[in-house]
Amino acid sequence: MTTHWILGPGAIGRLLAHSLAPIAATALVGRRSLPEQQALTTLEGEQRVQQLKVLTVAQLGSGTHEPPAFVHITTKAMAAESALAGIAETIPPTTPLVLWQNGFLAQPRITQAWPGPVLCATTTEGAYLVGDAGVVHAGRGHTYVGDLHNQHSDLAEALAQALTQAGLAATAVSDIRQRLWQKLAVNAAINPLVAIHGVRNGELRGEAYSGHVEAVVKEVAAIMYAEGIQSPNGGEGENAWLALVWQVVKNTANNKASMLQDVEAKRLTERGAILGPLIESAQRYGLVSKVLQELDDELAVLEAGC
Ligand SMILES: NC(=O)C1=CN([C@@H]2O[C@H](COP(=O)(O)OP(=O)(O)OC[C@H]3O[C@@H](n4cnc5c(N)ncnc54)[C@H](OP(=O)(O)O)[C@@H]3O)[C@@H](O)[C@H]2O)C=CC1
Ligand SMILES: CC(C)(CO)C(=O)C(=O)O
Repeated sequence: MTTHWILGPGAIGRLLAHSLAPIAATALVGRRSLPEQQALTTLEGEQRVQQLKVLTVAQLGSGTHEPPAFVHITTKAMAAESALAGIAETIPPTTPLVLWQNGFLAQPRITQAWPGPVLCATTTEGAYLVGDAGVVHAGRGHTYVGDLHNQHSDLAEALAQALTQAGLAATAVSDIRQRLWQKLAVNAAINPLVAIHGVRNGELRGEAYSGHVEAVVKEVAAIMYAEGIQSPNGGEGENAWLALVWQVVKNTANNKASMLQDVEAKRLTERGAILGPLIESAQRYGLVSKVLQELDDELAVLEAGC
């Protein structure tokens, strides 16, 4: 039976564990112990309680385990490399990894460093935690899976099939880098502003913020062009990016974006994975990133108060 280890028992990790457990051997691996009895609130509002196999990183190190077919890393972006380092000695170096992070920080680094296959997943599923024993599946989405160098299409296909069978619709793709950067562009236009101003996504449409959104998108669109990332929905340039951002703002108007949730909970944000690659790319291509840099500086100040 295919064995999935899920490293990082947070919102996405628990959603994955609940979904995969009925069809595959699944273990949820964290740095602290959690109850084995875990509840999922489904999209329909039903509560489903399951006994999940829950292990700590320390327990993995002290026991003998059948090597997993996949290790999913479901930590926040800035924790992915250290989380992997914590279990690297306990798995064969050929083990396929699946990176679920937003942004583009962990993906290139781990792809370069890990000897085995590294798949990246980008998902629009939505989930949030309720204490140590609960997760709410808050929004149905779609997951795309692929590897940065297009060398593991069979593995991506097998994973997409398993996820789909588990109830999380997924497709294997050959352009995962494009998709990761496109999502990053949208996250860069929305997340820092709502996190800094403490507003829900829909409020960005107001006079107080819409000009700032446009200024961010102007810089982001130029960076996307330099990076060779296709404009969304068959459109061209800045206007296409702006249209996509406003569409997502509209669709998620009532959302508290993940970065705002992190700021409110006094956690570090994923700014390094979202703004970081954009600012770095702008520097590499000699492009302006003044607005992005200012947002990054403001978030750094907020984080310093954590
Ligand atoms: N939630 C969502 O709807 C979506 C999330 N994403 C992306 O998925 C990723 C995960 O997000 P999300 O699930 O919301 O995050 P959470 O903060 O809910 O979960 C992160 C988990 O990682 C664990 N963790 C941190 N460090 C380690 C470590 N060294 N070893 C093992 N576990 C560790 C944390 O454990 P601890 O409790 O000990 O801190 C926590 O359980 C992010 O990149 C996010 O942007 C993408 C789309 C949607
Ligand atoms: C698209 C958006 C901004 C929706 O809230 C998101 O992905 C997030 O909150 O991180």
